[in-house]
Amino acid sequence: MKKMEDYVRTIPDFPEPGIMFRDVTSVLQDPDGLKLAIDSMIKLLDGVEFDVIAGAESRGFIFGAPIAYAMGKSFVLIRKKGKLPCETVSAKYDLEYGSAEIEMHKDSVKPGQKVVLVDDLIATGGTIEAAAKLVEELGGEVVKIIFLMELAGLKGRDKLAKYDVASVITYDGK
Ligand SMILES: O=P(O)(O)OC[C@H]1O[C@H](OP(=O)(O)OP(=O)(O)O)[C@H](O)[C@@H]1O
Ligand SMILES: Nc1ncnc2[nH]cnc12
Repeated sequence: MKKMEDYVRTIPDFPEPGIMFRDVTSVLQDPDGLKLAIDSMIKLLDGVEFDVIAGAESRGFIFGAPIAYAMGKSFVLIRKKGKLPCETVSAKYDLEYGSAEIEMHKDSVKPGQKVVLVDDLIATGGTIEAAAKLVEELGGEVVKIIFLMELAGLKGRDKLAKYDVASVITYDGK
């Protein structure tokens, strides 16, 4: 039987020299890969009590929404700047290649709600740290952060020391 890491294709030097790009399309293109990814991420939430899943655009949407559906929870969007139509809160951050700004609708998380953050991958941790700050600005509590893949060599977890973080696959390097 194939393991989760067998479904991930690695492309060296994309989108810039020196980056090892961990491509999630090869997981999604295979029905068994997709199922294993979603089921494995759901297992990371065993015993976690929460109200809402929040996913980071765009790859966090792919995994976050089916997990929310399967677990009977709601799903809220953390989008790149300028995409959400109603009132938003926003945060700027740096990532492995470049910088960006993300937003959430002000009404997407209610004060006191327990939130699980979902993304496909943690590299520097900039995206998910910014996402956690937005959830907290709205009064939510980040009870768990889950990823399909973690690039441990980039030390993203150092930014998330105060959170409960888990990933399905860990790459030692970047
Ligand atoms: O830990 P970090 O250094 O912040 O990097 C990880 C983030 O980078 C990728 O998204 P990207 O911003 O490339 O957008 P995409 O999902 O739309 O491809 C990935 O899906 C994570 O969200
Ligand atoms: N090395 C990497 N592979 C895939 N997605 C990424 N997002 C940030 N760094 C990445």
